[in-house]
Parts: sequence; structure tokens; C-alpha cells
Amino acid sequence: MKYVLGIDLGTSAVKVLLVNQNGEIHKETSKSYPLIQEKTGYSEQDPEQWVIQTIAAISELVDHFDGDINDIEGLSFSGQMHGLVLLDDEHQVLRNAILWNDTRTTDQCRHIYDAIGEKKLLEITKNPALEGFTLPKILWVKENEPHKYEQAATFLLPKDYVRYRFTGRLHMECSDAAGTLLLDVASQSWSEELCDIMDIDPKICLPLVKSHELVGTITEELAVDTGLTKETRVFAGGADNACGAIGSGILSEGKTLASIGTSGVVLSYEENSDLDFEGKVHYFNHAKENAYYTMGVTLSAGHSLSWFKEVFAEGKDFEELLAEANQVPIGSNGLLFTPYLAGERTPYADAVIRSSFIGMSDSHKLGDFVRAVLEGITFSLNESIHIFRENGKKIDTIFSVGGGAKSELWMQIQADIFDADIIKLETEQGPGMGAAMLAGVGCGWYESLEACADRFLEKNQVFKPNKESVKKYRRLYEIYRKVYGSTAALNQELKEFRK
Ligand SMILES: Nc1ncnc2c1ncn2[C@@H]1O[C@H](COP(=O)(O)OP(=O)(O)O)[C@@H](O)[C@H]1O
Ligand SMILES: O=C(CO)[C@@H](O)[C@H](O)COP(=O)(O)O
Repeated sequence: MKYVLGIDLGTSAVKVLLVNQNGEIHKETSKSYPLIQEKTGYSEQDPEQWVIQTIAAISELVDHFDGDINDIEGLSFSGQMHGLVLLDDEHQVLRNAILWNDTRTTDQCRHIYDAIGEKKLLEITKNPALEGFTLPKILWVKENEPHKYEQAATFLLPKDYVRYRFTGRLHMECSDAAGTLLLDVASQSWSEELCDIMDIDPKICLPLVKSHELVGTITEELAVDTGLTKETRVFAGGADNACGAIGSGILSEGKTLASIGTSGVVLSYEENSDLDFEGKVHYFNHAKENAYYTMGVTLSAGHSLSWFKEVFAEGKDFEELLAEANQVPIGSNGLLFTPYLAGERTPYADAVIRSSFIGMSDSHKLGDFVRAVLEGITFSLNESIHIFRENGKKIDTIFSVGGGAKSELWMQIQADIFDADIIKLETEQGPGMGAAMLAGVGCGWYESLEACADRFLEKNQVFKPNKESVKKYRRLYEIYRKVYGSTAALNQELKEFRK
């Protein structure tokens, strides 16, 4: 039996799947790394930690592998999007990576609009200027750390950096490059016009490769560190949401994905690059060739639950917390939560907004708060579904992945709030499975991603919406939607008191 590795470089941890030719997960490992949050709105990670923990996860997996190591034929990557990794001309990292959920770049976004105009930006990149994207981060470094910017020879996205360390080869890959705001999404090439207008040397943009492309084999050093053979083939991989889509079989029109990882995402497959959502949702290249997807993003989805657990329920694990929430009725006994811990993207592109608990009373217990957090995150994702439905998309079935899909309670809450069937696959690790599928197709096991998906992906469970619960949640959702408007101005005033 032959195997591949699917490596998902998430925000909370790197997760590695060892998958065989039938799509069965033979082994999996995970290693976490911290977020560095110097100030409110800042979010960074040390790229060296990604490399160290990826090597540690693979070598642990290899140590426990009882087969022939030569049978692990290839690997590929899925990665958290948008994060800026700057390298000097000797390929040394110049500063911590500035991540997708870092919102320090509001001024730079304004500058982009002033320089290009919203219409032109949408024409080229298909997306608005949002704080999380990479171009505003490059401009922030240029303005605030000019000495670092002057030394920068190139930039990379998180998984492209780890792949570079595995192979010694520098590339960027299209599905991730789409999230930089420097790519002409329709032609899948860097926009020289944008570089020119933003006064960025186009030489810092690396050659682009496709997700399934073979970029090389692992270096001798990495083979020693991981225990893999140096013949192990490395395929480019994709943005985590594009890989999550592949790993859930979102490979044709009409299919929808909900992912609850650190962020939350609702994603819809698009055949064409010429639809117009007026920038209300993100519009990126898929990791399947010549395909696209649209997507709404909740910045702090799983992150809100992890934050709550760390601050208010230290020592409890997720299962215990969710069991308490399961004792609480729909609506959390009148408690509502908005998941704006680090600002928001869809539908409110607002870096200043912060979270609220509305309706707290002295009768509320821990379980009420946990349920309110789960419901608030899911209401936020429902706002993206709302946009898709308003634009004529029929959404009656949704594939759900990410850490949040480990919980049956949360899957049922999704079914009831989204009013759609929620499908759980054999693994909740869609992005890692998508990366493994790119490697499997790259190794020639299957002639297409679709053929691979037919063999690899199996439904495990379907969560159906309950009519009574759907009705209750509709009423609550209307109340939830009023919270943003009622708290936006208050948060502007509170801004000066933040760290
Ligand atoms: N047992 C669980 N039940 C529900 N949610 C969980 C559970 N375990 C983890 N999570 C959620 O999943 C999130 C991590 O999901 P993951 O997909 O691994 O994220 P990332 O890819 O961003 O690192 C955590 O922030 C947490 O909120
Ligand atoms: O910024 C986005 C998408 O635009 C995020 O979805 C990141 O790609 C991080 O993903 P997770 O770590 O939450 O999977």
C-alpha cells in the first residue's frame, strides 16, 4: 500500500494526515504553536515554529509507522491564508509573520483605495481592501519598519514558506496568491499594474505554481529530521479554505462548505471568474485548476470558543464545555454573543468592532455562556449564507469541517440556524485531506481530483434541521443582527482605552 501526507498548517496547530491509496487515514498527528498578540488587533507567529512543529509532527508519525518508509510517496500542504512572511536576499526571515487575523492595517487599506479606487481594485483582484489581506501588511511594514522593508527581497505565505524549507525552492501558489490582493484573479498572474500603482517592486513576487504541481523532493536535511526518504515528492498545495473545499468534495457548482477552525468560513464553488458580488464576499482561485470560490469569513469562530475556554474555564476540555452547553435550551436563556473579538470581515468589514454578551443575568451559568458563544459564532456564519441566498444561491446541503465539526451539538446548531442538511464526513480535517488528495493526484494515483474524491470521501452522518428549532433561531437571528449596529459606535469610543 502507498501513502501520502496531507499537512495542514492551521492557525492553532499543524495537523498531519497519513493517508493511503483508498483515502483511509492511517495515522494523524498535531502540534500547536502560539499566537503572538502584542496589542489589540495584532496577531503574529514565528515562522520557525511552523517549521519546527511540522517536522516534529511528521517525525512522530514516521516513528509510529509500521510500514516501509519508501511507500510514503509524496506530500502536500494546506495553509492559513494571507500571512506575510518577509525574506531577505539570503532567504532569512526578517520579522514575525503578520497573520490573516491581524487588523492593524486600516490606514493602509484606505491608502490602497485612494491610490487605485475601489472599482479598479475589484476589477483586478475581485476583492476589496481588507485588513487581513497581504498587500496592506506589506505597505504597513514599508511605512512602519522601513529598515526591514529595504532588506526584503521577497515575500511568502505561511505554507509556501514551510514548503520552501522542505525543498529549498521558492514559489508562491495561485489559490493562496489570490488572497494577497496583488493577483489578477481571472488571469492567475501577478498584477504589474497594481504593483506599479502601489510602488511595490514586482520582483518581490515569486514565480507562481499550480496547487497540484510537483515542486521538488525534500532536502537531505529535512529527510534526516523527519525520517522520510529524500525521494519524497512535494506538491505545491493550496490555501486552507481551497484545500478544505477539495477535502469535502466541493468540486462543482452548487456545493457549499462551512468550516469552523480558528476562523469560520462559508464557501461556495464557482465555475467562472466573472460574477459580481460587489466585494461583499471574497472571490478567490480554487486549488482545482481553473475554478474559483466565493466565501464569507468570520474572523474569530473557533477562536471565540478557545478564548472563552482559556479565560473562563481553564482546566476544562472542549468536550466538558460542550456537554454543559448541551443542557441549555436554544437561545441560551436569553443570552446573545457576537464573535467580534478581533474585529470582523463578513458582512461588516470593521477592524474596530469588538464582542458583546447581551442579556446577561445572575441566573446564567457557564453552560449558558458556552451555548451563547456557539450560537453567536453560527449566527455570524449565517450572515454569509444570507448573502449567498440573497444572490440567488440555493443552499440546502452544507459540508461541515474544522475543529468545530468534532461536536455533534454544534453540527445540530448549524443545521438549525442554517436551515440546511449538515454533512459530516469521515474526518473533520478537510484541509489536510484536501492536501493529501493533491499529493495523491500528483503521484498519479487518480486522474483527477473528482475521481480521487469519489474514492476518498465518505459521508459519516447527516444532521437535519428541526422545524421548531429553525423557527426559534430565525427569531433570535433577527435580534442578533441588531447587535452590530447597536454596538459599533460604542466600540469606536472605547478604542482609545484599548491596549
Ligand atoms: N471537541 C471540540 N468540539 C468543538 N469544537 C472544538 C473541539 N475541539 C476543538 N474545537 C474548536 O476547533 C478550533 C480549532 O479548529 P482547527 O480546524 O484545528 O483550527 P485551525 O485550522 O485554525 O488551527 C478551536 O479553536 C476550537 O474552538
Ligand atoms: O483569512 C482566512 C480566509 O480568508 C482564514 O480562513 C485563514 O485562512 C485561517 O484559517 P483557519 O486557521 O481558521 O483554518
